[in-house]
Amino acid sequence: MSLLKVLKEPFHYKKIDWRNYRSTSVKSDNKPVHPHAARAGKAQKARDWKEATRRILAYLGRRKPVLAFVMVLVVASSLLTLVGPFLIGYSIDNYLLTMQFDGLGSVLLLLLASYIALSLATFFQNFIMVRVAQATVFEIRSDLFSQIQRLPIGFFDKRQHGDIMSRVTNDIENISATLNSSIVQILSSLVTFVGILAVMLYLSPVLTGITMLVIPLMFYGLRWITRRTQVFFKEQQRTLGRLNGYSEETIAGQQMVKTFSREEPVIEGFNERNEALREAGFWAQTYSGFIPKVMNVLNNLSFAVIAFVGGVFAINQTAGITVGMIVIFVEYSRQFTRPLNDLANQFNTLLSALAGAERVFDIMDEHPEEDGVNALPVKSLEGHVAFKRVGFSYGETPTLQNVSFEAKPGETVAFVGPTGAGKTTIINLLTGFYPLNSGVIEVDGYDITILKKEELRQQLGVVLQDSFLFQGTIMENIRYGRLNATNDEVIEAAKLANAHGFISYLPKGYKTSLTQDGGGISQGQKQLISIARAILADPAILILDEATSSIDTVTEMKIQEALKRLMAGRTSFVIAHRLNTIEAADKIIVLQEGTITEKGSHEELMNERGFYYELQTSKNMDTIL
Ligand SMILES: Nc1ncnc2c1ncn2[C@@H]1O[C@H](COP(=O)(O)OP(=O)(O)OP(=O)(O)O)[C@@H](O)[C@H]1O
Repeated sequence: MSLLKVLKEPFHYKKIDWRNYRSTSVKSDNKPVHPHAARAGKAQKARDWKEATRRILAYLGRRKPVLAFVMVLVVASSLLTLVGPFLIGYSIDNYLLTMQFDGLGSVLLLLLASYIALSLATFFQNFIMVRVAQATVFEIRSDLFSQIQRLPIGFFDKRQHGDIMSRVTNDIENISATLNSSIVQILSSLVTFVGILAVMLYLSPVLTGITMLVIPLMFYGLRWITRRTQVFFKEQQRTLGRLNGYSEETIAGQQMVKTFSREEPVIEGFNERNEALREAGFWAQTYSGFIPKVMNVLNNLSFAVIAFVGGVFAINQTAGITVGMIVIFVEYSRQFTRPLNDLANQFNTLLSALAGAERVFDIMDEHPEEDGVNALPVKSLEGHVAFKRVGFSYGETPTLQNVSFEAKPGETVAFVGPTGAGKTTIINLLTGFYPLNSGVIEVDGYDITILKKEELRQQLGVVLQDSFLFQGTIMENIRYGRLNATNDEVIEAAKLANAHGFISYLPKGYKTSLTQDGGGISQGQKQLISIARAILADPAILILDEATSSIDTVTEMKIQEALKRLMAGRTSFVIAHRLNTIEAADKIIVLQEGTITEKGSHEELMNERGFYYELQTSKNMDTIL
């Protein structure tokens, strides 16, 4: 790309219509919205940001005494910055110009003391504030993570995992950056500004008036800039979340990407999101980068005007203006605009933090999965399960309709049906992941909605065909079934699950580290580990999603044998794909398009000569199930 093109490239964004664009959060399709909607959006945003500020302050407020001390230090250091120029100007007028040096030593000592005190106050205020900020961010991060753990599965269905992660990391980091320095900076700027103004007015209202001339220019300049930056800071956080979501998904699904040779489209998709982030970042940084430049120009302008007008007054000895006073004013005028400059700079960091905070508090405001006030404890279960006229939908269209069946303690129920029929959904409902639209699910005669969810789930063992293994050793992964199990108990469970053999062959045995997706061991071995995990958990009710992937016959036999041991004496629900599992079940439930079309034992269903019979007699049954 030629240099000219590189230089020209970003400027096509100038076409953005700010009247529409600036006052709304940018929509996901990146199109500016209708002006009326924009006004509504602006009001909403202001409210959101006020609310986000209020909530961050509430967190900070938990450390009121320490914060109060920081405030004292901030006020002290801000006032101390006024002392230096004042003493220098005083020395010029009273000692240098009069050539009388008696007492100058004391003034210089005072000057030295004020600078030392200023350094100490600044050091401690920063040190303490960083501690407070880190403690506050620690609490926000913990609260957010705990909240995420309590949210219902439906929440995760709707969002990209990477975007959620971006909120836990990047957005919180932005809040952290602001708390570390911005709050102190903003306060210090305000105090310094007021202090300087007071001293300047006391010394010379005329020179103060001249210094103030630049304020309206600064105000309008800054307003123009910050209006533009705030949109892009928010957009930057949003596009970063999208990019993280995409990266997470494509890195986790690398095998799929490679299998289907989708590297190019994936790279294109990434570049598209990367480009959106670059665009938002470019404009946010460009506009915020204008701030120091504009302030600098205005600073120099006020400096020149003070020197010139003050000089003329001092030479003509009018309005009581002296050379020392001009020195004080020149220095103060620099310090006078510095707080405004700092405020403007911090304002951008603040906006970026508030954009992040809003996204963090959005999650905090989601309804967590909660037990009812009188939820019943679940200590042990017989394993009697009944679905009574259950109706359910994920969205608009019904997924399950009028589903009724019963599993007596110890029985095995096999679900059979075409893909998308609702087999997994039934199992998800049993775990209480989603609320029902109609009907009731009972366990041991109790409606599951009145049982303590966590305790109910502890009684449910789940072995999915794509078992999730965590980063950690095999020992830790099996122990996940029951955290207080001893090593011997873990090994015993592995033996029952037919997993001990292959684990012992691994060079590090039970201490073998697994990667997050269980990389390093085979699909069948992963299943054996998850069976061992379920055996250790010793649940009353089992949920099995039978593997469809082909596993070698020896491992397959081991899995079948381990499952038989695991299922013995427990109520088991199996999403069945293998003929012998289906035949061995006490009850077979045939699902089609969310309704039960047939129900009974293998013999009964074969005699019915319905869909099940057709499936069984069809040669390519595996493709239908
Ligand atoms: N989290 C979800 N959000 C929205 N719709 C979903 C969700 N999970 C499943 N569905 C839809 O619900 C219907 C039933 O899906 P379900 O996974 O229960 O079918 P299944 O019988 O288990 O299929 P398979 O044998 O392919 O696993 C499908 O149409 C599916 O697209």
